[in-house]
Amino acid sequence: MTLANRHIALVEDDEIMGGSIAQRLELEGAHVIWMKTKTVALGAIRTPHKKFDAVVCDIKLPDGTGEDLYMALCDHSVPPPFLFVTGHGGVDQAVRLIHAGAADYLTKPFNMDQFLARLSGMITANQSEIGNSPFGVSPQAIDLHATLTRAASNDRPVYIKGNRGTGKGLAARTIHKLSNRESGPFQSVDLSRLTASDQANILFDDTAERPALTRATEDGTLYISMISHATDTVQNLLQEWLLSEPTTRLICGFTPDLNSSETDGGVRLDLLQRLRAVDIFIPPLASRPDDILWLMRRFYDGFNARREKKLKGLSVRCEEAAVSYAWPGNGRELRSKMERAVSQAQGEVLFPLDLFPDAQDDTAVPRALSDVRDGAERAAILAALEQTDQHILEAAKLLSISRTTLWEKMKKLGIKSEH
Ligand SMILES: Nc1ncnc2c1ncn2[C@@H]1O[C@H](COP(=O)(O)OP(=O)(O)OP(=O)(O)O)[C@@H](O)[C@H]1O
Repeated sequence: MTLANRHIALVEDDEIMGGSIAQRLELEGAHVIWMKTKTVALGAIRTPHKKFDAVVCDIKLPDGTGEDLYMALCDHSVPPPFLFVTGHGGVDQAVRLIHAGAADYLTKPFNMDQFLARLSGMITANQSEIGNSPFGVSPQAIDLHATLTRAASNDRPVYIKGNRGTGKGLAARTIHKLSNRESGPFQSVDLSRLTASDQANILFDDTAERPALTRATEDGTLYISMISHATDTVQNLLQEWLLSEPTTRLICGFTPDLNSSETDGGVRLDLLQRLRAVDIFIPPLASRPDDILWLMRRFYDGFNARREKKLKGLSVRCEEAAVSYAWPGNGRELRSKMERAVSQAQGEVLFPLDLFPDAQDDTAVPRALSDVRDGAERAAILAALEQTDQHILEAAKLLSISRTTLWEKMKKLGIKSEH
């Protein structure tokens, strides 16, 4: 892969070193933004004009270290891959960063060809990771996948928060699959479906017929969804179990109750702190329109393959309707609506009514805000006209607008005065 047209951030305070790296990258066709301090780099990488494909960073900077820079970026998002360049004194720090998922490092002085090969290899690896996100193609989905990949590289408890159907279970399975526990067991349990005594029994009590889930998942992963439903007893047992440093990797899913002000349900603070060693949030599907379309096409392909008489595609109107719908049930709702739509569609392509059959009465398919506003205004004007026996001045007073404004609105909305 070449570096042509790649956007590279270079963070290096040494004029000679920085100059030669920048010059060589530009010769390769890359666009380089050269920064000499941590503070300037932090702002530029956090809110870039165009997303950086990679960051080449010195470990020692005049106002801090490359590690500080990388860690500060991690607090808010998944940074682009970093290639650290360091003198011998910085090797320990660089190795520590690579364990944290930072990417790669080279010690100075280095051979320029080796530097270019490492940099382009790192960018390619990052791109293929991007292509593999099971959550979609939006920047949020790509960040999420990078976060899951990073979580898979250690054994700390993971806490996944997201509204119902956003794919917390899918995220837990992805972490398991990407980790070195892949060949070990993966088990999930939904606490909201269990009675208080079953919760404790299933998680902690071995019987002759069945080992407790905490034991059955040794060297593997245990995913507990709906953790906010854990009883006090189970919370105590979980706390004790975690203190015993089990070989099971624990992942918990939390679904906020949209009708409650409690942010983390009933989980005790000390346990919560332990469970949230790695904190992951899955944004709602409606905030990721690119992923709505991407998922829709994936489900379409899958369900269409099951049809005897294949459909010829998705209509643009159907895609538009999907993007403007709120998807309160997120990916789960999209999946079930697509399954029904594709299996029952009568036409050659999928139309909005296949996806939203309840929209016959014009309520389920969301409309543009301007249409909603026009409809409401129309209804209010017609009511005022009726109430005032079609008297424009009286109707305008009722609506608290001037006569001219009412005339203009009536003209725009196609309402004819009966006088
Ligand atoms: N990005 C996605 N790709 C594929 N399937 C998805 C995706 N998001 C959600 N789904 C589908 O939605 C359903 C729900 O997913 P999952 O159980 O992982 O969600 P959840 O967030 O754990 O849900 P809940 O909180 O309601 O238990 C699954 O059938 C899954 O196939």
